[in-house]
Amino acid sequence: MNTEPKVSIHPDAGLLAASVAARLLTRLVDIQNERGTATVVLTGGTLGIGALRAVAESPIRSAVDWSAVDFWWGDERFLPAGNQDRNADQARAALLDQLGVSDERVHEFGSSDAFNSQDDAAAGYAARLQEAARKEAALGLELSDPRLPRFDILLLGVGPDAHVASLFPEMSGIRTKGQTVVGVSGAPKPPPERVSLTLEAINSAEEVWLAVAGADKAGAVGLALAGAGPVQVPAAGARGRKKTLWLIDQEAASQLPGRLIDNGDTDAV
Ligand SMILES: O=C1O[C@H](COP(=O)(O)O)[C@@H](O)[C@H](O)[C@H]1O
Repeated sequence: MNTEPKVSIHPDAGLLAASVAARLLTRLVDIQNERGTATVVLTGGTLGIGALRAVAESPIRSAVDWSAVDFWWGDERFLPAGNQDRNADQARAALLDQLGVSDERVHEFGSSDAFNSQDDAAAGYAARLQEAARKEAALGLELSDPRLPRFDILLLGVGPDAHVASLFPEMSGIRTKGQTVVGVSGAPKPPPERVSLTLEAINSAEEVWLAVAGADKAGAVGLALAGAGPVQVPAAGARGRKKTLWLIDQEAASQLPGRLIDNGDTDAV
């Protein structure tokens, strides 16, 4: 059963990034206390990478046992390894390289020099996810989707057009059924070739956190939280099984539907 969104509003983008980092660290500690390891699905984008920088700078970052965290990605730009526009390369520079995490736990999408096409890279990632799920099931972990490992926290940014991961309005991966990963071509935001979890895969996560800042995102946030359809407004369709948390700044909150502000589902930090 997927959850109704909760909204938490922050004064500005800098405080929002710090808050996402603090929440992430706290949740990872709690999850590791419960089950020993934790899995986080990372996002690219301004706030997604800003939050990782804030984790790197946090004095409480050593409270997490980073050797027992698995990192996956919600999407990737289909570019050669080492390209600074790749979400994984940005995440490594912002945080992962400082943690000394073993490569076995860092599950990047395949790059364009390793795969012939974004569709091949998507198939490769789906196989990797399936293999991780098989191992977790063998250890007795209950999975919400047998094709996917347990995603404890899945982070998403939101574009001004309401895209999440690389699921753009009216494009592949939103309605797709029976596939966990899709290759994307013709994306309106460069680069046009990308790889993305499908909405179905995103929604297998226990908790989905959407982190969004800026006035240019206010329309997308407003529509998503007003209950727009996911085909036109992909962010509207992202839901965690146990929690859906919108972490936004004042500017991004400027077109929130009044009913959300009045009904106690919104907190101002
Ligand atoms: O290209 C992408 O864009 C979105 C949003 O990025 P932002 O800079 O507008 O915040 C991001 O969530 C996604 O991972 C990325 O590939």
